[in-house]
Formats: sequence, C-alpha cells, structure tokens
Amino acid sequence: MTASHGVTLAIIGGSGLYQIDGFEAVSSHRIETPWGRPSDDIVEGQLEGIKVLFLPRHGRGHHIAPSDINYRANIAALKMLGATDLVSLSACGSFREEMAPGHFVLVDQFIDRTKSRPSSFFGSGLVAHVSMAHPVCAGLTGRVRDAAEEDGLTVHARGTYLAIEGPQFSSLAESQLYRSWGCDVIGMTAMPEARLAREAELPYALVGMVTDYDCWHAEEEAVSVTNVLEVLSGNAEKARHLVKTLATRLAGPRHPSPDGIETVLDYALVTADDKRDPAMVEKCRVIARRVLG
Ligand SMILES: CSC[C@H]1O[C@H](OP(=O)(O)O)[C@H](O)[C@@H]1O
Ligand SMILES: Nc1ncnc2[nH]cnc12
Repeated sequence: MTASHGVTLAIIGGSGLYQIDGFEAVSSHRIETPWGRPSDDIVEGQLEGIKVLFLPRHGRGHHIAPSDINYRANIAALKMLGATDLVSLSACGSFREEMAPGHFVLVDQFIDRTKSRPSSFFGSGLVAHVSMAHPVCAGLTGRVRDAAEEDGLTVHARGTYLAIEGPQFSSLAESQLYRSWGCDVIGMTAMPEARLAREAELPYALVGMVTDYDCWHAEEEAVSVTNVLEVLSGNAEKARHLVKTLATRLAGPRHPSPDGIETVLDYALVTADDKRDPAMVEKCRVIARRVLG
C-alpha cells in the first residue's frame, strides 16, 4: 500500500454534539455548494497534528429536522474543503439488550426506510451507480475501534443501522419488526449521508452512540427526547475525546482505503461523454473532480 499526503478528517456531529474541543488555529467556513448551504459553518482546525473539519448536522442550536438536513450540501462542502475521511457521530436507539445506553456501536450495514430525501448527487444527464454492498470504510472503522478501545469505551465492532424518516419515533410494532429483521440500532440521519459519502469517494465510518432501547424493551422506558439528551450529556465528552484519540492515530501519511472507496467512480459513471448534460457535469465536478476534471 502506498502512502500519500496526510489525512483531513471530517467529523459530522449529531444530536448533543455541536462542537469539538481542543482545536488549534481555528477558522470557520461559510460554504455555498451547487446543492445549497450545509447545515452550518464548518470549523477547521488542527487537532493532535492533523487537519480536522467539523460540521454539526442539525446546525448549532439543533434547528434542522432530520428530513430537512441538506445532506448533499453537507457532504459536498466537506469534500470541497479537502476532507479525505469522514467520521459521523450519531445518537441511536438499540434493538439489542447487550448494546446498552452509553455504549458505542460501529455501524457496518444499513437498512434504509427513509422516504423523502434526495439521496444522490447524480441523475439524468450524468448517471452513476455506486456499490453500497459494504457501505462503510472498514479501514477507517477499524481505526475508530482502536481509538475507542484505547479510550476504554464499551464499543461494539459492528451493527446494522435502521434509518427511519422520523421525526416521530417508531411504534411498538415497527420496533418489534426491525428487531425481527436483525437490525441492531435505529436513527434518523445516517441515510442518505452514507450513500452520498460513497458517491463523493469519501471513506465513511459511523459511530452510533446508544441513548435508549427504542420502545421494544419490556422493562425500559420508551425512547423520548428527554432520555436521549440525558444519556448524550454523559456521552458527548466521551465522543469528543474519541475524536482526539482518533486524530492522534491518524497523524502521519494517509493510506488509501483498503476497499478502493477513493476510486469508486472509475466504474460507476455510465453516461456516454456525448450524452452528458453539461450543467450536471459542472454541478457534480465539486464532488467528482478526480473523474470529471
Ligand atoms: C434528539 S432524538 C432524535 C434525533 O437524534 C438522532 O440524531 P443524530 O443522528 O443527528 O445524532 C436521531 O437520528 C434523530 O435525529
Ligand atoms: N430510538 C430512536 N429512534 C430514532 N432515532 C433515535 N435517536 C436516538 N434514539 C433513537
């Protein structure tokens, strides 16, 4: 494996995580992308010797609902600022007794039940089909796992994330159905985020921070915003420290993803050159400059 330049680590923070501590040389970027503005200004700084970009997906003050997050602008803006790797932090409910509130789950699979969100940068005029068979970067996820273990967190090495549209939490029948499907955790935001990261050739890892047992558990209170935020107030500090530990581990030359995520568009774009819509090409250039020039 050949070493290249250093890592620029993008972090997307979810509920309860609207800032990251310990940044040096902070600057702030207000970015306009071809898909509009991201959720908020993106903070750039040095953390443990690497460049880090931070974006809170609901905006500071948590004013953007899961269905209204401009996922395309978020991913495009991070890519435009030079992100090479993306770690997403998300509060989630658990479908497993052993994945308890306070634990961290490294998500490796998804079932997508969202229904009203633009989920691709591409479309007619520039058609692309990327593989989502293995939706997260195994290499990056492994580095997060090592960092979480170093921090002494209780971390589960894999998990299937069920993405719902929300904003309401699930009914008991839905919760039981998702459990019967073999899902491990549930949330409202990782889709289409993970799809778009893949289209932008950005290695993606998702850290699910368990806040509740959704509503299936006979002895536990059904999920509510109050119990999610209560657990998160204890977890946010752990998540911030995890980012620091990860940054330390990512310092030095960057190694390409073992899964070839940085080159997925080599095989995914199908529209013939003479059938490409110039406006679409222009738009997509910001996330696919490597192949569109
Ligand atoms: C505040 S409870 C529901 C809310 O929490 C999760 O947010 P995020 O994934 O951004 O951490 C969940 O997906 C919902 O958006
Ligand atoms: N049970 C749950 N369902 C959906 N999103 C969540 N975020 C945190 N807990 C959740």
